Order: sequence, then C-alpha cells, then structure tokens
Amino acid sequence: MRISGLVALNDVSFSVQPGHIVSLIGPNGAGKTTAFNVISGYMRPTAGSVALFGENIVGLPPHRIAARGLVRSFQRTSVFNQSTVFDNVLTALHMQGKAGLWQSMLRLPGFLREERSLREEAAQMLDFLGLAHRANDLASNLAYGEQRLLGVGIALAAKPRLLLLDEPAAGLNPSETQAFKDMIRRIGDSGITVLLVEHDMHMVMSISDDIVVLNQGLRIAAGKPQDIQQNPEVIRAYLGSGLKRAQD
Ligand SMILES: Nc1ncnc2c1ncn2[C@@H]1O[C@H](COP(=O)(O)OP(=O)(O)OP(=O)(O)O)[C@@H](O)[C@H]1O
Repeated sequence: MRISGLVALNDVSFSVQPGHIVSLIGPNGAGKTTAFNVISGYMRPTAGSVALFGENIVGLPPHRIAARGLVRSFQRTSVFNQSTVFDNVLTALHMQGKAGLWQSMLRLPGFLREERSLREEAAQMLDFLGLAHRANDLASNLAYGEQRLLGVGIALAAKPRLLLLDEPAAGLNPSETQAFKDMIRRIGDSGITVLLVEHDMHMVMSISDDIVVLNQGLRIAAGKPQDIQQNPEVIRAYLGSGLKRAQD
C-alpha cells in the first residue's frame, strides 16, 4: 500500500484463522491502521489482494464488506448520545432487521413480531456487554469505558463473522481494560473471529491466539504469544515500549 509516494505496507501477508483472536501489533507508524483500512475497504491497496472467507474483496466498498460479515468497530464509534443505551442497541439491530418500510409504518403483524424479538435480542446484548443495569440511561451519561463497550455492542448488532477492533483498550483505566478483555474473550467464545490492533501488551499477550508484528510497513514476525515475546527482532523493534512492559 503506497500513500502519496510512501510505502505504508510492503508485501505484508498474513491470515486470520476462523475462531481465533488475532492481534496486529507494532510501534507507531508501523502500518497497523493502514492494514485495517485496506482490509475493511477504506483504502484500495496499490497491489495485492484481501480475501474474506476465500473471496477477493479488493475494490468492494466498506458497507458491502460489512454485509459479507467483516465489521469494524472504530475508536470513536457512532453511539447516539441522546438515546438510551437500550435504544442504541435496538436501533443497530433494526438496521439488520427484515421488516420493510411499509410493514413498519403500518405496524403489520410481521413488524410487531420482529420488534418483539429484536427487543429481546437487545436485552440479551446488554447482558452480554455487562451493561444491563445501564439500559435506560442516556448513552451520554455512560463512563468512557462503558461507551466503548456499547460501541462494540453496536458493531456486534451487525452480526459479524469477523470483528475488527481498533485499539479497544486506548484510554481505558485498568478495570475498564479488564472488562474489555473479558468481553473480547466472550466474543471469541461465541464463535466470532476477532482481529485487533492494540498497544496494551498485557492484553495482547493474554487474549491472542496469534500475533502479527509490523514494523515500518514490513511484517517482521507472526506466531503464538510466547514465540513473539521471545523473538529478538520483535524485542529490538519494541524494546523500551510495549513488550518490555508486558514482560515486567
Ligand atoms: N492518509 C495518510 N497520508 C499520508 N501518510 C499516511 C496516511 N496514513 C498513513 N500514513 C503513513 O503510513 C505509515 C503507517 O501509518 P499507520 O497509521 O498505518 O501506522 P500505525 O501502525 O497504525 O501507527 P499508530 O500505532 O501510531 O496508530 C506512517 O508512516 C504514516 O505516516
């Protein structure tokens, strides 16, 4: 991937196995966000290919890629601040709903049935997120970490098979980070594949099945957490920052 003459990603290749939690790590400017942009269709790669469930998706717009099961949760998500937590999730589920406009406007039986089942699903989602006790609060009144959890809930409402999380622990305090870590595990346990970019090495080392390391646009390592922690090139590229802290 070239961006105005600069090679942001150079021959980077890796795969994400179904059901795994995979972390993409590396120092600032390594190319992690660029990789996410390419994978999710926000940037068209200058060369190479991206395959999703075996099919090439290069050139497809992000919403088409999302419809194929790859959903991305952004650092700043589209939480509706003036709606309740419950309504945020319900609206997101509605966007996946089957009832058409006329059914909804005329409140036909199909719509009412779907509405009931979506409300149940929204309640289950809040349980899953650990936000059930906040259901009736305005989203704007949530703590920062809770807003981030809700943002993931909104992404989950789109029913991903592969969920991309961009620095989920950024700006979270230790207990919020723990809550997030637990939730990512639960997402993985529910059968959803997770690819995340994260700087918190404690989190990365404890939840990842596989880790891919980028440095200056190159893939310098890929493997299991224990191998990555002992990889001399990774230690060199990362020493003094994340990995060192994780080993302390
Ligand atoms: N839109 C852009 N215009 C110009 N250069 C860009 C653009 N996006 C990324 N780059 C460059 O591409 C390289 C990779 O950046 P990228 O943001 O992908 O790194 P990163 O690993 O996500 O870093 P960080 O951890 O700081 O978020 C950097 O040299 C960056 O300056």
